[in-house]
Amino acid sequence: MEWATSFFGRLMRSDSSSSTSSTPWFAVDSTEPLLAVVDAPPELTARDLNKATRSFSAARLIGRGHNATVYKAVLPCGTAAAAKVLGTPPSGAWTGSMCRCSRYSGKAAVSKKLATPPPSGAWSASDDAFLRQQVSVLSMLRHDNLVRLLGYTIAPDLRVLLFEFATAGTLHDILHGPRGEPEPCSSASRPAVTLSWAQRRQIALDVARGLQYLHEAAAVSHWGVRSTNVLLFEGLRAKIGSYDVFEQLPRPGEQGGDTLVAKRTLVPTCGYLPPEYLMTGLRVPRKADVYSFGVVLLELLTGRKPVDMDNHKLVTWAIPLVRKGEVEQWIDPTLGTQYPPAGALKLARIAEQCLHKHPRSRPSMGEVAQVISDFVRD
Ligand SMILES: Nc1ncnc2c1ncn2[C@@H]1O[C@H](COP(=O)(O)OP(=O)(O)OP(=O)(O)O)[C@@H](O)[C@H]1O
Repeated sequence: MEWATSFFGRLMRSDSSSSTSSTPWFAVDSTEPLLAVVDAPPELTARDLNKATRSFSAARLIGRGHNATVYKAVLPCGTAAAAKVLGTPPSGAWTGSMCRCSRYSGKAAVSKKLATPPPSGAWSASDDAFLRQQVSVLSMLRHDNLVRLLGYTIAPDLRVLLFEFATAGTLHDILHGPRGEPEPCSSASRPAVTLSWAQRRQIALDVARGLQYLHEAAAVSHWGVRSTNVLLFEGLRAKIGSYDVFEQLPRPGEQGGDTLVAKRTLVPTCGYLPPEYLMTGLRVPRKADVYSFGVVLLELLTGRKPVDMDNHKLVTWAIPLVRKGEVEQWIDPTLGTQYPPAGALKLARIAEQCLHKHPRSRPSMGEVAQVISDFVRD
């Protein structure tokens, strides 16, 4: 617990020292405190969780990520949640194909079953102790634009994190249609909803603020910023999911510096990886997030996937057009004429800066959030 306490101390210190703005950004638009001194989220028994997910039935399967399988859960209080299970899913629950709850109604939560098996495939007592520390850190991360941890289960054969349930799905699904196989480089499919200009701008701001909080208050990077990790709630307000602090934190006994350096290997996410990583393997964690955010911003503006079915990269296609300034050549055609060309160009220029080939030349997420926030208020 000493380790978690020192991490918490780092969080508390970082709020004032790392912000790039003279205005305390965290106090401006969030209804949440910077870091909540919170009641620990409840630990559910495996029995509770089986009940909440109908024994991880195929009908409750929401999707599968690189490290986890996610099921819809309904907590005893009636709240819907997403249960995230890392590692091997419960026996028989995963059939190998993507299933989705077609309609989520009522109060539900999402539970992520995080089994995080070490390379050996088995969980040791110290792995579980580490997971408990991670849960205590996650419970301290509170922001309007981060998906909140609602509970967890750590049982001998079941390790699950329960998160708020995103009632409107993911940004990827709304922009590009539900994911099929293969993922994430699948061919185009029809979007279910057309986002308005105002909604796109607000989503961009929400994601920027969530990342700013992670970088500046929590001193961690996300490492997996992409439209599948932008979760949408009531009113299409966005929160960032899959913020895996886990492998960025020092294990007990390890040296933890002031700046946490991600240890995990970047998963191959087509179209979102920065050039310095692709070309030399260089990792500049927060600036990699800024780059990935730039790609998400281009998705919002163009309605296109980061990599299309012919393997063309969105960045390579869009940036030269943005530089020419001819908005109608790259703006999402589903917007029709319902957007302000000057505003669209301004957002695209922010994306261009985020996508700068030199990591140091990319802005911080604090700067990005500030610019978009000023722009939303205009
Ligand atoms: N809180 C949530 N509410 C609703 N659905 C969710 C939630 N979290 C995840 N999902 C769904 O489950 C799927 C898998 O999520 P998960 O976070 O495990 O992986 P991912 O984001 O797709 O990829 P990665 O593991 O690389 O981050 C998501 O694509 C999304 O459809």
